[in-house]
Amino acid sequence: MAVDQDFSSIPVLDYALTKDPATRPKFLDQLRYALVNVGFLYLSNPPVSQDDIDLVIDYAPKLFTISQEKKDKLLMRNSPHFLGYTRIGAEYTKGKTDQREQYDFATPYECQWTPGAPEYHKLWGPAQWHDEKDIPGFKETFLRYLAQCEELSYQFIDLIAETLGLEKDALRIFFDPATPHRAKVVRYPAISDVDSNQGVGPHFDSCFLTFLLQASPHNGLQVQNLSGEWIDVPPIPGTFVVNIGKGLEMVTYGLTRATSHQVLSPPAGSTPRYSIPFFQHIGQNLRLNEIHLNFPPDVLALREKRGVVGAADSVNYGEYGHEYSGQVSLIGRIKSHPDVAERHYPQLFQKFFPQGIKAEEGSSGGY
Ligand SMILES: O=C(O)CCC(=O)C(=O)O
Ligand SMILES: [Fe+2]
Repeated sequence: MAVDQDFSSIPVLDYALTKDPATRPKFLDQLRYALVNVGFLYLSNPPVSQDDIDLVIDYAPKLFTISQEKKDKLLMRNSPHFLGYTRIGAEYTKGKTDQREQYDFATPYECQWTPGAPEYHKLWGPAQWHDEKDIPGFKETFLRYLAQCEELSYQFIDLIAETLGLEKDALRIFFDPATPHRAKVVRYPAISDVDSNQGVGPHFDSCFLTFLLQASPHNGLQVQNLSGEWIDVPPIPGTFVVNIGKGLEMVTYGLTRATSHQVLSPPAGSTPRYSIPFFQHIGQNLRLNEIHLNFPPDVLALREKRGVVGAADSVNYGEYGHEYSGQVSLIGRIKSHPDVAERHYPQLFQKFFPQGIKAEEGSSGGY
C-alpha cells in the first residue's frame, strides 16, 4: 500500500467487509492505511440500527427548539461531571470561543468519587436529561443508540489490534467497564456579521476513538493532512466518521495518528449544521506511558515510511503519558468549559485561568 503519500480526501471503509473471511483482509489493509496515514475514515454499513440513527438525527434539532429556560435548567455549570447544556460562546478551543450550542450526554453512570479520592473521579457521573414530556422518547432512544456505538467502539478497537499485528484483544486492557463514554449533540448556527466562523477551533480528540454522526447535509468539518493543509470531510449519509484520539496515538507510539480537526460555521443565511459525536473513553487510572505494546517491527516501520508529519494547528492533550488518563480528560474539560471549572474545580480553574475566563489565550481543551 502507498504509505508515503499525503491525503486530499478521507477513505471510505465498508464494515460489511469484516463479516466475510474472503473480504476481511481487504478491510484490514484499508484500515491500517487509514490509521497510519490519515487518522480519519468514513465507516459505511456500521453495525448500528439505521432506524435508531434516523431517529437521533430527527431528534437533534428538536433538542434545541426546547425553550431557553428549560435548556438552562440543564446547564453544564450545574454538573461537576461536565455533562449538560452549553450555550453558544461558553466553550473555548485554543483560547477562542466556539460558535456552537450543545448537550453533553453519557452512558449511564453513578458518580464514584468519595472525599480523599482523586479529583478526576468527579468527572464521571450521571447526565442531565430533559423531562420526558418536553422531548418524548429521546432519552430511551439515545441511550439505545449509545449502547450500540459503545459495542461498535470495542469491535473496532479489536480490528485495530488485529491490523497492527497485536493479539486480537491486546487493546482491551485500556478499558475499564465501569468508565462511561460520552457523546454530544451539537448545533452550529450560520455565521452572522459579528461572529467568528469558529464552529469549533482546531483540536485533537482525547482517549481512543470518536464515532461522529454528521446529522445534517452541511460541510464544515475539516481535517489537517500531513502537510498541514485543511481537507473537507463532507457528510456521507449512512456513514460514521471515525477518528483517533491522542490516547490511542500515544499507546501506538505515533503509529496511528490523532488528526487535528475543526468545524467552520455554516455560511451566512444557511440553516444550522448538526452533529452527534460519540467519544470512547479509556479507564481513568492509567498512565499511558507505563503500558507497552509490542508491535511487529514491519508494522512500526510504517510510521517512518509515512514521512515527517508537519506541525498541526492543534495543541491539546499533551499531558497524556505523565498524568493519569482521568486527569488528562479533566484538564481538557477545564480548558474547554471554564465556567464549569470555576464553580466545581476552583484550584484547577485558578491554575489554568489565573486572569479569569476571558483572558486566557492559548488555553486549549478538546473535543
Ligand atoms: O461537529 C463535528 O463535526 C465535529 C465535532 C468535534 O470535532 C468535537 O466535538 O470534538
Ligand atoms: Fe473533535
